[in-house]
Amino acid sequence: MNPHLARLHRLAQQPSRRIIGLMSGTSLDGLDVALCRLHGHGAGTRLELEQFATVPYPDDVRRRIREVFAREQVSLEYLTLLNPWLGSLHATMITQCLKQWQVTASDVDLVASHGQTVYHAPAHQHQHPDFAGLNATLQLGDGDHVAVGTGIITLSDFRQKHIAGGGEGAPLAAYGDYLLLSSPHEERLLLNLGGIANFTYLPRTGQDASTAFSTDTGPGNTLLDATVRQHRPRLAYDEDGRLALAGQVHEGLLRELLAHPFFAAPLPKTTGPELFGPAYLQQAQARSHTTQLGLEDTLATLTELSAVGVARAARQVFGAQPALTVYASGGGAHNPALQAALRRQLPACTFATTEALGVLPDAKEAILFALLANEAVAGQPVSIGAGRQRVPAVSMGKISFPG
Ligand SMILES: Nc1ncnc2c1ncn2[C@@H]1O[C@H](COP(=O)(O)OP(=O)(O)OP(=O)(O)O)[C@@H](O)[C@H]1O
Ligand SMILES: CC(=O)N[C@H]1[C@@H]2OC[C@@H](O2)[C@@H](O)[C@@H]1O[C@H](C)C(=O)O
Repeated sequence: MNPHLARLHRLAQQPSRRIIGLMSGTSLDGLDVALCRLHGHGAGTRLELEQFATVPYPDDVRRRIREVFAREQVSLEYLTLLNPWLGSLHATMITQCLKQWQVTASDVDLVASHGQTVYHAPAHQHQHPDFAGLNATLQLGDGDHVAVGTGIITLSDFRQKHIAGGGEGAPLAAYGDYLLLSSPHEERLLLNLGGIANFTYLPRTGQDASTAFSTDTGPGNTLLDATVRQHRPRLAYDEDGRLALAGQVHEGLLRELLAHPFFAAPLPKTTGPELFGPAYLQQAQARSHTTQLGLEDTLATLTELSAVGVARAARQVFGAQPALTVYASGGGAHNPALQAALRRQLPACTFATTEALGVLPDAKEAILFALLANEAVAGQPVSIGAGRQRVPAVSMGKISFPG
């Protein structure tokens, strides 16, 4: 038997596994690396976060990813080169983290690598006549390169199975949230405020699990970051929402932004910067005659847009006045302007971060992939929503051996 297969077989039978979860999201701020100890699997999973770091992407890495990121047309040669290059880069970043944490690679059982989403094309968003109705998504950072570069068995490319099973390839958060954060005492809304905002609805454990699901709600930080970069090229984002807090929401621009059919579409749904990019903003500005609106007012309006997107989706699930505890995570949880807008839009909700549930908000997405890898190796196809349409019951992740 291939010794790696024998190792996997042993790993699957162990009471616990040490797994590195990786995520590099749409904000392109860096690679999130979460070293986790996972005990058990399925509903009995217990997770300890041993170490966490975000390894920042140098400007040159960001520049290379942006050559293809969310673009309809790119150089095929460039794309081909970027795939193994990113896999090797991620392997180097993991190795650096392990060195810093004084952990040897042989003491880690698995790497769970999300890769870098460069294009997300759910059927409702792409207009390609040759592929009507087809959901597709593309993550770069080849898993074989991660495995060989680290010496650790790697699972990668998690989203394809979700699509093959009838989903849109995202959000996958519901699976991890369900395994880790369901409570017998309260229904929960877990709100991730990354480049794109999404939430997971979790009914109380013991209630009908088939109502659990996650959905994107629209832009989180992506339009805010792009607008800040355009006006202040030296800034990566609006730190602590200071610029947005100094501005006023422009109702006309907000109305035009919200006129996009995405906001009225049924849940669950997914999206990305392919839709919520500069062209979307420019068109809404032209229609509302706000091309000259100042930076602060534009950011205040875009912040409100992110909050309204969340609130509209929440109302689709819970009715006119949702009254729940919302547990936020992701970079937007650090943005006071966005937090204030969410409180305005969802006045009956109580807001906390996932820290209150023992999950570091910045690490939550990287942890998700460690959970999915744990299920793929030691568990069952994760079944929430009883295989409901767009929430398929599948094992996710492709396995790469290091040799
Ligand atoms: N102190 C802060 N003030 C305002 N915004 C912040 C702050 N800290 C982080 N952010 C925002 O969070 C973003 C990074 O968020 P995060 O790391 O969750 O994104 P991501 O994982 O790339 O996104 P996605 O979940 O869409 O893949 C930054 O680009 C910025 O917009
Ligand atoms: C295609 C893709 O990479 N989508 C990401 C992105 O970032 C946030 C939101 O859009 C979410 O749908 C998803 O990531 C998280 C980890 C998810 O799948 O749950």
